[in-house]
Amino acid sequence: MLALAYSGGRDSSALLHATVHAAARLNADCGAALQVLALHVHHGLSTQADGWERHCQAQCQQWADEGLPLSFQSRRLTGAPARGDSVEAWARDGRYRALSEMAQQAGATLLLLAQHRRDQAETVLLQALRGGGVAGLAAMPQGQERAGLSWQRPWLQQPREAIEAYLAQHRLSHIEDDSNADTRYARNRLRLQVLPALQAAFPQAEQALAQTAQWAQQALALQTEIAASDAAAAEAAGLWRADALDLAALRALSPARANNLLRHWLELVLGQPAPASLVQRLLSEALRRPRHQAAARWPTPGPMLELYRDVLRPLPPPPAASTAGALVDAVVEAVDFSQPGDYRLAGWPGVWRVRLAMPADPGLPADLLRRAELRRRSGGEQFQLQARTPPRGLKKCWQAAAVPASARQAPLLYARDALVYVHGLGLDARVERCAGGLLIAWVPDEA
Ligand SMILES: Nc1ncnc2c1ncn2[C@@H]1O[C@H](COP(=O)(O)OP(=O)(O)OP(=O)(O)O)[C@@H](O)[C@H]1O
Repeated sequence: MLALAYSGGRDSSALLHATVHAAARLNADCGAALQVLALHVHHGLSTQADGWERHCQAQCQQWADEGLPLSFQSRRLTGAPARGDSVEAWARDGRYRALSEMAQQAGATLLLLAQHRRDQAETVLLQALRGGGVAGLAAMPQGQERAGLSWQRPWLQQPREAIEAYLAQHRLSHIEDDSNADTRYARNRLRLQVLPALQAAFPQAEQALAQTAQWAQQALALQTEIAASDAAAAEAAGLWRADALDLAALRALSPARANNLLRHWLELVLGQPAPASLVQRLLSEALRRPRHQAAARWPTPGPMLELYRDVLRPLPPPPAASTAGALVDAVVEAVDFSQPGDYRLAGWPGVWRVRLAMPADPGLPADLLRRAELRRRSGGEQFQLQARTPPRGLKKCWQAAAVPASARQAPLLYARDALVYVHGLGLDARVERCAGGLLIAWVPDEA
């Protein structure tokens, strides 16, 4: 059984036609019994999605009736992207999960996807425009093993024109997704507004960008090999464990290798690639921190990291928070303060008070507080007390405002990686505000 991801669009329609005919030829010529299973995912996002699903099913039925070895299955995604999340990323994750489950349930070990060279060129450019690193520029692999399933993109080196010609030659029908014209999506903007100009000025652009992806894939493989070998050496020296990294392992390496090894360890700890800002902070703050200094902590998308005596460790999640009628994330340091209320979080001796400002008064945008973070002071923070004064070290600001030492233990509130609020000082002058937004304050428990 061979599975194929079939959206009903031009590329997967062409690939399905080519695959099912190749399977029929193999069955006839070699006595094989190869079956193709077309898998469709209904994202539930477009009003047209029911029609697309019906089109895919009808097309497969027609080809099966003609005697081709083909069957069809579809699945509807449930839920919806959370507010503020990327619709594209939500749809992609759900689609890959659904495809993987359907293929495995059917006993398929091979799953074909129909991306081609222009898709690859777009991905490279999008990654470059986001400032992506080698892993981003490596774009889509031709093939990849995931959870017992081989995902393959047989047409990744094919130009789109070849697929157009195939469709025309076989007079294949396909659906048009109207969202492909929606330039709110970055990929569509690139495809509709940028690539035509780029191709006109540099006719080899698509090929060259796809070639860049291949170079980046090689560089990525090298990075991974070097990280594995450096990790093995560090482990042999007692400096590396899955739950502890002695920074001596990094100090022994060149800056580029130290960066590579740290990212490797963080990916194991976080279960996902580490944000570049975290890697940079750790390299500039943790590596420079004298061994005898008190412990320091860094928030991450996963567990909090703590550095103590030159050893970096992920901290276990804090115990479940006691709440005062407010929503609390299990990871205490990542919080949603976008709704008015009182928030008491485990491990912090006080309450966060969030209130609505009067309609004409300035407050913080709810969006800003939706993904706030609480951090302990780690040193080196800058704070701006007033507009038109330069930011200064937090300690200097506390001294200037005569904030007592006891008040300096309060958590620091961050959003979008910037310091927003400090107990005793209030809001940083640079923070965005809007009329009728939210007011926030830390109210410490009485001693
Ligand atoms: N709804 C879907 N159901 C099943 N597979 C899909 C779906 N959407 C995309 N795919 C698979 O992922 C590949 C890349 O997705 P992309 O969004 O670029 O495709 P598309 O423009 O919707 O359709 P096509 O690539 O067929 O023209 C598709 O070629 C197809 O193999």
